Amino acid sequence: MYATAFLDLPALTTAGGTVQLPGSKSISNRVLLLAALSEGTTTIDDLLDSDDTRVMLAALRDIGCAVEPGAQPHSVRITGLGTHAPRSPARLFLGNAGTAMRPLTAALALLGGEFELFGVARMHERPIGDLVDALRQLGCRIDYLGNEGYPPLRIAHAQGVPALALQAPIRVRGDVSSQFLTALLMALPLVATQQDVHIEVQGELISKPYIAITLQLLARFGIEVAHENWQRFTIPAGSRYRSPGSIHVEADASSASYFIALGAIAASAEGQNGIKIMGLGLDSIQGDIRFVEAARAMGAQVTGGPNWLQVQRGRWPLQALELDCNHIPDAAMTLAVMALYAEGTTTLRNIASWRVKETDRLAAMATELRKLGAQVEEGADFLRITAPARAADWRAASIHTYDDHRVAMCFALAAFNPARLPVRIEDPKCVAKTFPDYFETLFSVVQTAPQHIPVICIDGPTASGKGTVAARLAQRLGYHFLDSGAMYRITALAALRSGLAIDAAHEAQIAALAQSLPVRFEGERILLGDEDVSSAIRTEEAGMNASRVSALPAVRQALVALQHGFRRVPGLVADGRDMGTVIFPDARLKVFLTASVAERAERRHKQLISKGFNANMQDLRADLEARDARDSTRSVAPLQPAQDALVLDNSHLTIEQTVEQVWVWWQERQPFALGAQG
Ligand SMILES: Nc1ncnc2c1ncn2[C@@H]1O[C@H](COP(=O)(O)OP(=O)(O)O)[C@@H](O)[C@H]1O
Ligand SMILES: Nc1ccn([C@H]2C[C@H](O)[C@@H](COP(=O)(O)OP(=O)(O)O)O2)c(=O)n1
Repeated sequence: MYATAFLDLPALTTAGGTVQLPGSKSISNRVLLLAALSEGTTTIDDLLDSDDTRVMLAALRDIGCAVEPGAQPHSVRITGLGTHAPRSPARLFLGNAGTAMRPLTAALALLGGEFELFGVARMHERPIGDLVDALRQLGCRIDYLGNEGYPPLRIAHAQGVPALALQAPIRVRGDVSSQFLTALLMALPLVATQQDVHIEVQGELISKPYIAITLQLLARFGIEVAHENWQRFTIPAGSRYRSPGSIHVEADASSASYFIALGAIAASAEGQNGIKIMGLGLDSIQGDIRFVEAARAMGAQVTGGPNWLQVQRGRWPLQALELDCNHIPDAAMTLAVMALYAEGTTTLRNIASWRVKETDRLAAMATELRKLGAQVEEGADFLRITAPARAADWRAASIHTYDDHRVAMCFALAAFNPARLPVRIEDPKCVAKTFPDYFETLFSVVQTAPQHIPVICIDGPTASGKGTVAARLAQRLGYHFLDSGAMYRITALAALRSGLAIDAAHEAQIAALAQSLPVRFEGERILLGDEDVSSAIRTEEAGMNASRVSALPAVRQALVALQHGFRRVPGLVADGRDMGTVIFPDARLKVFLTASVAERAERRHKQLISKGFNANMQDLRADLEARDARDSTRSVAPLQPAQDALVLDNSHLTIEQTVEQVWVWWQERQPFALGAQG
């Protein structure tokens, strides 16, 4: 997951490969609750691991269910309450998960006990009044602890559940959120023991496919609900939840929409047939699978089997669409971004429910699409989008994401813009709600020309702080990090271990060794073959040997391809001696970092002592000057600032001040409108 303040996506050109998607959020949280209400233990496979499922799991533990990890990585075992009462009193934090807040409110109200349900600030702005009204009709005592009609709320059944009015049909509004109906459908079987219980929907039911999922999953847990035209539902007398033993969660169809769109928008990478999506097929029970029809109408070529989909670009540019999106409210946001690549004007209708989701999605989408250069008309319940007329009309935008995972995910697709502009996604970690590794997954199947991938070079003499500053910048930007000095250090180590003296006589042999170094970088660890050499290469002696080996031209040449290989999406920060002069001459920012000899000797001394090495200031200073002299005077790629480098003497700066200066220089070079936070 990218926990950076923002993530800059470089312009992307092609895509191809296979993605495995995380489990569906809607199915995961429904199955968790149903398992918790059942008699017996349920093993749930391929459960989504995200913010919303985590709050649900924590709540289930709090009310007394046993939750254990299953045998597989994404599997969990839940032992349900069965006939036991939930543990109470309890205060349940439900984050911003509507799929936890609504059904838990209904189920706990009917189970008895005293509960407070609360969430993040946005959750307290998301309506729940219609559900509470329906439960109060039944006789439940539920109090609002903040604003009337919104969480947080208290279920005040410490003395047990009051007598319930189950004879008359329970009325609930269906035109604000289908989650209210889902909540009642999952809770009422708990009390439909002696008699049939009826629910009547008031107003047109939105998001019917989500109700269809609820009904299918109820059936898996032993409850057969009948309905008349989605307006009247009957839960039969004698209902009792029974665990199916084990159940598998399909991949999330809404998450799939980004990769279906990707296949439709991006030219296929060479040798690939577009994007293959594993974990769900055309026969999925999730309503958002019908996004496929909409994507096809815009031009996507989609085929599929029982557990996979394959998507390729078909018609190009895409074709504008006019669609009632009531059946695919979440995935329809992806259509809004596809409209940026379509000829004509796309109209998405019947999307008023967007206004009460994680944010007011209608307003958010309109604002952010306009930033990119699209013409957008925002209606009370529709959005009309016309793509930028020419490539030159696109704008480099910093996309605000409103703590809404779907805004972040769909706008990443704007990186395929024909103007080859980067796209900034603010607060990328908001994707954790449903798809924590979204950007990693996206990056695993997209490609672009190297010149689009930004590189920051930090060159300079030893102990100037290059490595420290480069690593911190890389972390702050979510970029890859290349410690090129490590390549020379490892080469020197490998040469000496092979019995090769580091001199011109062995240049060809050492170069051959360097070309096929079995080196791997795993986070902080550097592996040579199977051996962790992270410490062995950090001694002063290893530094001096590296300096010697780096003076051999054939060795330098042999390491070029390895270093170029680090230039990967989304970007790179590289530190060394010749990053800006030789390896990445087209880098957008080159910094030459330096400090006085006295200061650098002091830093190295402290660094070595703190690592438990012996160090003598006089010797260190002499070594440092010798190394500077060798690195600066060698025939190939000597240590010197690139012509276009910015020189930064940080003798009197702290690490933080140094990082800040480079950060400011980098932000000044970005095309995004001012005002983005870093
Ligand atoms: N601006 C600075 N002020 C003080 N100490 C610094 C500064 N920059 C780096 N250091 C410290 O100096 C030591 C050497 O830094 P390092 O990043 O290893 O340098 P290089 O990669 O240039 O050899 C580290 O212990 C680091 O914490
Ligand atoms: N891009 C690079 C990086 C390092 N080298 C050489 C020269 C240096 O003295 C050694 C060791 O580099 P390294 O950056 O690890 O050393 P310091 O951390 O600056 O002490 O490798 C190089 O020639 N070109």
